[in-house]
Amino acid sequence: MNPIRIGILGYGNLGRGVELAVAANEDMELAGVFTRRDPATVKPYGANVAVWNASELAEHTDDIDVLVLAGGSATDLPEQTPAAAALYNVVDSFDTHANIPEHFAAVDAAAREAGHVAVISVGWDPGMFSVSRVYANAIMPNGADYTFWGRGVSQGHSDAIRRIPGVVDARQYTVPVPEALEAVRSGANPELTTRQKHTRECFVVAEDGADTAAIEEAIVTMPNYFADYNTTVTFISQEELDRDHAGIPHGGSVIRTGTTGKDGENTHVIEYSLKLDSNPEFTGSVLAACARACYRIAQAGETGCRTIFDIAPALLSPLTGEELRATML
Ligand SMILES: NC(=O)C1=CN([C@@H]2O[C@H](COP(=O)(O)OP(=O)(O)OC[C@H]3O[C@@H](n4cnc5c(N)ncnc54)[C@H](OP(=O)(O)O)[C@@H]3O)[C@@H](O)[C@H]2O)C=CC1
Ligand SMILES: N[C@@H](C[C@H]1CC(C(=O)O)=NO1)C(=O)O
Repeated sequence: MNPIRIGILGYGNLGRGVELAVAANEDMELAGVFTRRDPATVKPYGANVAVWNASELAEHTDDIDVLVLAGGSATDLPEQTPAAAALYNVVDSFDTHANIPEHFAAVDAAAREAGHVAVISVGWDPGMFSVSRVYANAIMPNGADYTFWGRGVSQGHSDAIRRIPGVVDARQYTVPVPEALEAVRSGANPELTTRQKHTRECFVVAEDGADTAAIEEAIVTMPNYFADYNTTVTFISQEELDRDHAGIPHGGSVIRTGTTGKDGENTHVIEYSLKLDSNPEFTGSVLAACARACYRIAQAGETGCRTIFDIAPALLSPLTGEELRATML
């Protein structure tokens, strides 16, 4: 069978993770990378990978089966994914949670108009954590959900800070509040506000002479990202950031405690956890599996936008139905 030809739009942390994920899947190959920058300045891992300027996006539709968008959710994907869906089957990791319905509608309209398939907001949250919440709620209707992230680097929040005028680079750590985690794991089923569950620590490299007070204010008041959290901002040099914050580890857990029994006397705990050395490489791996599903849905003659909820597990897997059933033995 011919390999699924993958394109990548946007070559940052996630774009690099997608490249590695495609290389790890035998049924895929990387057709090329699009970037808004000068292609000569972008160096993929693969020495022979084609790099094109994003202005050429419409010129490679015969070379690519699925385009994976690896841009930032704060400002790139709301524009890029609908535009790309007019040209390609697409997959993205859009994670501005409050705006997912709006993003879905825009991408769905573009994909249907063009006869393409789009799969949006995949990764781990939104993505694997989202589907684990749906499974847990479907199974345990009487219960309470909790999600804890970190301590680790949120790519979405770090990207959002980097988009602020005057910011050169940034890392945002999400930190679970120990007391909240302890209360949940004790089975107390506490009522917790957003602010009571996590704090956010931002390490920012600012341009020389930048208004750091204005940058800090823009961060801590940023809707959908920081406004609902206790957030600290520390300005450091690029050297310090590169030395002390080089990695992008993360992780977290979705926990649902539910009850069954005539009087709810039996308690059950469902937990789905991730420990990630590399947030972008893990997320890139989810995007690659979803690109396989996207391709198969398109090959079946369907069109329009999907989320992780619409993707049957078998569509994500390279195994045949018979091989999958054999894993149940
Ligand atoms: N759903 C989920 O669970 C997850 C979602 N994500 C999403 O992934 C998004 C992307 O994250 P991440 O890859 O870390 O963001 P980056 O800042 O590394 O990359 C975003 C874009 O910025 C551009 N860029 C990258 N490096 C440079 C540079 N040195 N100079 C100029 N431009 C650059 C690239 O576009 P270009 O090549 O066109 O210049 C790239 O596509 C996040 O915003 C988040 O929303 C991430 C993790 C999990
Ligand atoms: N989308 C997140 C993935 C997880 C991590 C997270 C957070 O730390 O707030 N929320 O969701 C990311 O960009 O890393």
